[in-house]
Amino acid sequence: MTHSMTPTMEEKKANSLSSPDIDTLHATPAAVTQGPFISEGLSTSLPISALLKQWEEEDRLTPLDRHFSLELSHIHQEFSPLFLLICALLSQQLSQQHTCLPLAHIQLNNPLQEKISHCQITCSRSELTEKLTRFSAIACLEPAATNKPLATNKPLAMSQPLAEKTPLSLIQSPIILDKGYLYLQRYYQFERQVSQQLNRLARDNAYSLNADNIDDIATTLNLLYPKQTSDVNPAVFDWQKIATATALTKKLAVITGGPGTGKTTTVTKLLFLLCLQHASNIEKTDAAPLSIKLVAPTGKAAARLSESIKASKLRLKAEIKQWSTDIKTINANKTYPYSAQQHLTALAQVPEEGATLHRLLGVIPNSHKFRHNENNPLRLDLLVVDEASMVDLPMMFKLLHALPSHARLILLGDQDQLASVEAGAVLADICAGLAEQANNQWRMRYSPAHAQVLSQLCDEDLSPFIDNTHLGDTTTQQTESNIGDSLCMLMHSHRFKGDAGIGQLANAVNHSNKQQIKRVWQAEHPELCWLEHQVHSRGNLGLTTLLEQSVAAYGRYLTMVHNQLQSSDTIIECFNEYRILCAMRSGEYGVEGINQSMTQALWRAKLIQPTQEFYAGRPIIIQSNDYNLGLFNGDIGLILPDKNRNNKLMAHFIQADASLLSVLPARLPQHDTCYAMTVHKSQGSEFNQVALVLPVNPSPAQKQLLTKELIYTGITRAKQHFVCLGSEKVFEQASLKATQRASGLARRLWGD
Ligand SMILES: Nc1ncnc2c1ncn2[C@@H]1O[C@H](COP(=O)(O)OP(=O)(O)OP(=O)(O)O)[C@@H](O)[C@H]1O
Repeated sequence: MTHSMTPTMEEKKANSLSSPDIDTLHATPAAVTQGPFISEGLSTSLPISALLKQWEEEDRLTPLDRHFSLELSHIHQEFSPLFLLICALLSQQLSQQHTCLPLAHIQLNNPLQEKISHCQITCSRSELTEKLTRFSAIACLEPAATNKPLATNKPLAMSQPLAEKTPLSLIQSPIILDKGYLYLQRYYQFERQVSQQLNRLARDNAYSLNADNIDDIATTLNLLYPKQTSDVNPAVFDWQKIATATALTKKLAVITGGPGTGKTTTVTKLLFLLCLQHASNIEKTDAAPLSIKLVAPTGKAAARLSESIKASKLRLKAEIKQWSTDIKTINANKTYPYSAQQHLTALAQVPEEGATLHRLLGVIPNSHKFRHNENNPLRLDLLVVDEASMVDLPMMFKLLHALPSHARLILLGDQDQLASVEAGAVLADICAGLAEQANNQWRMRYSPAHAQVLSQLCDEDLSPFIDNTHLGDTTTQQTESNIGDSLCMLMHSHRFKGDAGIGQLANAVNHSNKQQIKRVWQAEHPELCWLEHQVHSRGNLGLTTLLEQSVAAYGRYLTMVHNQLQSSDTIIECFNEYRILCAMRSGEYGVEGINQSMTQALWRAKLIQPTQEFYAGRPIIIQSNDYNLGLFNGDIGLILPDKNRNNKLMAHFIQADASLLSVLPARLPQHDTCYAMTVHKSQGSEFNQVALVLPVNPSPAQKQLLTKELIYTGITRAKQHFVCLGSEKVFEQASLKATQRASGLARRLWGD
């Protein structure tokens, strides 16, 4: 079995489209097609092949899950119904963006959670583990305590348990069982290697502190973070300062926090500090200038990162200009090595242009591989990745492998947002070892050495946060992992004033605090508006109000379209001030239904003329990547008359570098109308005003998707005003439901 049998979900989907139906491909043995079946720790009321088909028809499995199970069983000539069931369950986990299947999560009595179970696993979990290890297609990794030394370098016979430290190249089974977690080999590799790389980066120091430089750095940090402007209460720690010191000294820094907590401000100050330090090194050693790259998962997020860094640099420039008196005072006691001009030069060296992760790694058309990888590493010294919560496990693997060994990595993001669209929840897993305490405070877990460095640099006593209990992945490394040293949690939002409704509501939802959610809505904050679904025979009053509000909001950019006085950039900016976000794709209250209702409402208001597919003012969202055109899934543009082409209608997009791209509508890749978009697709974007639409009577499948992360992400897309069309019950139920993504990454980073 080669790696190609353990494709990523993208590859699996692509393959499934071209493959004929599995039933017609193979002659299937009786064990699979005959039943009822009672043996080998499994009892089924129908043959397993019939059950897989039934579960597919009931939408419990995807066609891909069933194909995968049957295909694997044929390739490995393993026709045990238990094997087929387990393969289908594992594939189902991946379809639902989990990276593995913890055996503890399998409901033995009713594995597919039917109303009446047609299938029961009749053995205990430990017996199940033992049975699984007997299948030739499943490699079992022994716990560390009973490791046997590897006798040979040859590929291993699969009946023999593998030692926990077995090199990945020797594991050839398509499925791996590791400490009760079942993986497809590809995902096992992703997870193990991502954890190894993160643990390595977290362990490595990026900067050697000595008696000469420690004082100067501490002084510059004091200038950057003067005591009087520290977080609200001067008695609490200035976590932005601590984050800057962490990112300066460690190769990995993970700076997380909600909107407006100062992630960009902090990283700008760090980059300034690094450029300042590096400039003095260049003078001494003739070293090359630092190569720093800023990236984000989507074009929109990359553009926002550029804007935020530019704004942050302007603010810092103003602050630096105020430092002259402070520097004179400092120099009265000792020699501070940097002049005001050196500060300004260093700030000017901080890069501003963001790019997408895809562009950085170098897309190869029609391939899932990138130009940059471990054999062709990126040429950079420091990489900042914004919106890291959107980065899935396979992408993080590719990114970490393309990073040169000397480079630093800074991940910025909000761990409470929706997890990535593809498998994994990497940012949440990295943060999983910290426990939140009262008042939004986090209990940091520093190694003694790092706590001492931070205390010295920040002039704070951080010894209360020393914690030696986390060990991380012991499979390949000799020393402890200190992932806790690399974590920086920013807790105080500077954007929403402490009492602002949007911030309070986001916070209450994030903490699933039912009473607080009620209190915030009852307080009638001017920046919050609740619209209750009021469904009558003649329609839904709540929806009517939302459409009226939306016609007024979108009317602003559509009037500009008609007047033809403003540039395309200005019109797109105006369009981006307001957005309707839907929890669901389909249905009357999903993206499809709301886009239809909006199109009709705008037509009735004579703001658009949708008589043909592409009409002036139609907003579109791209649904698939087109590397030749430079358009990517999630890019949003407007159909507008192009003055340079005799007012011909063209699709206009603002790209990550703020330039305008215009494309013939006929050449557009797959796309949809975008008056409304899903909350998922809105990640990485912010709008002055947001309207969130929840379904009236969600189906059980829809309820699964209605989570607190989805509501939190929807609320936090709004900067000034947030409207919610929904019912109290649905809002509350969703706010109480937290997403769980099965993954072994947190365990590998933090230990069991
Ligand atoms: N320590 C601070 N004191 C006062 N204001 C601050 C502080 N840190 C940041 N701000 C202000 O808060 C606002 C948001 O900061 P910033 O853009 O750095 O946050 P962010 O976490 O990157 O936000 P987002 O999640 O939207 O990207 C900015 O106006 C910034 O000037």
